[in-house]
Amino acid sequence: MKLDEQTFSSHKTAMLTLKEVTKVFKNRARTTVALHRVTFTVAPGRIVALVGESGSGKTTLARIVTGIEKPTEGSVTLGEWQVDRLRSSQLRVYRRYVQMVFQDPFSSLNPHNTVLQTIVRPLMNHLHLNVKQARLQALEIMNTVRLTPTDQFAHKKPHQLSGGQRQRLVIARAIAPNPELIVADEPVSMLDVSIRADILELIDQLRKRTGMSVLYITHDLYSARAMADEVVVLYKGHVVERGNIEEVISHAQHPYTQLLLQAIPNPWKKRQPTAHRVDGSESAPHFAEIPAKDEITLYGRLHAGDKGCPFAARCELVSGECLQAKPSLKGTEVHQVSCWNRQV
Ligand SMILES: Nc1ncnc2c1ncn2[C@@H]1O[C@H](COP(=O)(O)OP(=O)(O)OP(=O)(O)O)[C@@H](O)[C@H]1O
Repeated sequence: MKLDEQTFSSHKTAMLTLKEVTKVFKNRARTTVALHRVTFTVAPGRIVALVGESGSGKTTLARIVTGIEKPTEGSVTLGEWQVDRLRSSQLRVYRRYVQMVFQDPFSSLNPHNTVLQTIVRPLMNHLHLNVKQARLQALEIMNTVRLTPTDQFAHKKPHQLSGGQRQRLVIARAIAPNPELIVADEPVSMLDVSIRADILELIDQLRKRTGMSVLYITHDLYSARAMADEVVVLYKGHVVERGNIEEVISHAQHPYTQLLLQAIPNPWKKRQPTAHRVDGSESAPHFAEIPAKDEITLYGRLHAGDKGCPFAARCELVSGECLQAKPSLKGTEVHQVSCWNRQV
């Protein structure tokens, strides 16, 4: 058996489950509900994209999944791990099973460590390999992430690598301890457009090869489509739409999901989606006249945390019900939406 197979052959079984996760930040000035009863799962070997604009709660959720932050209410489990109850002594062990890939590869790497040292360290710390074993394994992992020829890259430091190579190194470090789950927080947004697809493809290949699951955090629904199986759309900490990625993008129902689809030009593969309007037609929605977030508050009173729909202040479909109560997530197994005026 090759070393590479030894590293990655273990069968992954851990399901990530978030149940009714709420996170409230309180300080003197104000109280922010960053996440509101968020529920979803990431099955082993699957890629779930968490999509939303800035401030929607994506990073808070990533911090909760990785155990850095505790939810105010609700539970998070990864297989046997009750993540929301981890003590700091358990966190170190848990980190072997959940690894992060950050937006900025440069700041997440130690500038003094070489490529080889960066990958060797988690192999020694988490898998308890000796130096010789770890170096051999690290070279295999460099091949896997295509930091090749390995003898040319092994002794380089982060500043001697391109942005794409640095992100490959971060990915190499993340997969080294053979994790169950990778949380990739905007892993390509700081990279040159020309290499973004390569990095996403690499993550996709690795999950197929290793069986790990991926929580892919992005503001870009189209990049989510390029590799995710499922999508969870967050708006101000609320899940507004969720389901199979093709289904959600092709038949986006929530006005916010449609806004996200319209806001970003599609540099990714596959055809442009159509949006279904209330009357069943398939014309693209027109959100050009809708004010940006927080520019208006409907009747001067509606904002996240109030009793109505969190999106009502920006929504062209807003009706009386939307101001009275939050809609719950309803639909089928493959597609659910939270809207008083739209159904799946
Ligand atoms: N430590 C904190 N204290 C107070 N408020 C916080 C804290 N962390 C996050 N928030 C608030 O919680 C909300 C969600 O923030 P979060 O960073 O999770 O969103 P995001 O979707 O990741 O945004 P971005 O893409 O800009 O990082 C925001 O309103 C933010 O101001």
